[in-house]
Amino acid sequence: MNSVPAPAERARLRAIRDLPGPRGMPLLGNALQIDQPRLHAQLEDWCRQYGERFRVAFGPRRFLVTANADDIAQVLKDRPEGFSRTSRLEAACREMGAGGLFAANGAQWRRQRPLIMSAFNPAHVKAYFPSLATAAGRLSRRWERLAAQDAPFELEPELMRYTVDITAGLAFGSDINTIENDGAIIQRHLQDIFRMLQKRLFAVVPYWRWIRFKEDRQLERDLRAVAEAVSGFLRAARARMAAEPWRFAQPQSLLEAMLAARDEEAGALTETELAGNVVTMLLAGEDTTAHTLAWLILLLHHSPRWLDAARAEVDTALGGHALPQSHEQLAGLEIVDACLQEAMRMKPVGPVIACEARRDSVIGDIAVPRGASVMLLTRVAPLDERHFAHAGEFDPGRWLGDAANGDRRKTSIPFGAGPRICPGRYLALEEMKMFMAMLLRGFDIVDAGARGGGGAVRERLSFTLAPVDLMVRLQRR
Ligand code: HEM
Repeated sequence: MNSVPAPAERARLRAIRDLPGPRGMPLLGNALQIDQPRLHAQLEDWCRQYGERFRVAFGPRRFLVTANADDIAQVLKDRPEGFSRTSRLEAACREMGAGGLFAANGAQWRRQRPLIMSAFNPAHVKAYFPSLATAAGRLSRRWERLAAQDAPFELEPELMRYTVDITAGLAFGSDINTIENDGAIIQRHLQDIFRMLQKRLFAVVPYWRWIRFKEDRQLERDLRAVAEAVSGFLRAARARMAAEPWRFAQPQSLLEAMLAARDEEAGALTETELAGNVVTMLLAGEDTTAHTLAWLILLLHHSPRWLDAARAEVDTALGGHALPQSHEQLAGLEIVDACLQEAMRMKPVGPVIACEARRDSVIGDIAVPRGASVMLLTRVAPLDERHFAHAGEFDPGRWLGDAANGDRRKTSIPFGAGPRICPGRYLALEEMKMFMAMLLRGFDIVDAGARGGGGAVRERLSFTLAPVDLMVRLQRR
């Protein structure tokens, strides 16, 4: 039993402060050794230096860091009773108007989860297929123009147009069309919000509650812009449902499903919960999918064998069409799916998951008192030869046929695990496969790499793991 240790067991346990770890400064701990955008890489470096369980401190907050796959599974599974998201995350998200499912803890999380899950039910996700195809078609036309210029372009902002349009379209039934409309800049606000969220999570003290710097004031403007967009989504969805009450039984978007969701025990989502979850979905659905696609394009560009295999699969499945014609056709793209799994093994967008103990527990031989913070490094085991042979190689073959089963899916957990596993995972996979089918069918990737050429594409953690300045050049096939 790993939680609530008996007194005899407690006596033989190590305390977090007794673990090895980097030497810190008085009061500040290791805060000055961390460059925020490289937080994950620094923790992974320390893991190599101090072993898979070590300690770090940010100011007065001391963390147990573990990269051990069993520890990670234990913590993620023991939620919400044993572990929760950190109180800092919960407060920071709430202050930013994103107090939805991702940030909620305890009774609030338990209340919201079934209501939100009903919005992600597979029948709804399947019904969103036409919206995916519309967004992919628009992006294809936009990229035809970019390809015709025969010059490299920055990949991420392009991908985010697609993911924001889909989240807004699918999730909220609002066609904001950032793909065809250069003026729509909600994704820029979201970017800044993400950067500030990460900064606040690891700040030594919550300074913004007393002093607001220029970037904090900018954040307030960003939040206001997003809040306006969100109340627009809510107003429009309410009006549609009032005019067409059948939508309560057959919601056409995640937001309609959230408005319709009712549970005997939980009742319905409150106004604040609804708004918080709309922002949560925008944040959770945008960067994650865009970054994963960006990493995959880069990895495929350096792996011609798998690029050809994925393209051949798409050509055969689509026949004479430019885009997949049905949900079933997307579901049949097994090689594309394996490529995505492999990209997420090597570049999981959430390489660090932070949790807080809600009661005394034990992780390995370490006593974890109630209130202690634990950071889970989710990319170390997937890149370890003991779990994946030739772990540094991009080899989607590991996810095909029988090879795909067994412990692999327990070790590579890009969507998290346990009761709080990502509810958007099927939607994300559907969206990513649609995009890859469009890209592989319509374009050749002439080049993909860091801006200015030369050198590997660097990683940046801005709440999620992004490639820095990734440029691509495409050619129409
Ligand atoms: C490639 C795409 C995505 C990846 C890799 C991803 C990954 C994750 C991860 C690692 C978590 C934390 C899980 C845990 O604590 O065990 C999470 C939670 C969550 N994700 Fe995703 N996600 C993706 C797309 C999406 C999309 C498209 C949506 C919705 C539109 C979404 C909504 C959420 C929500 C609401 C949570 C919080 C769940 C909870 O705490 O109960 N995600 N995601």
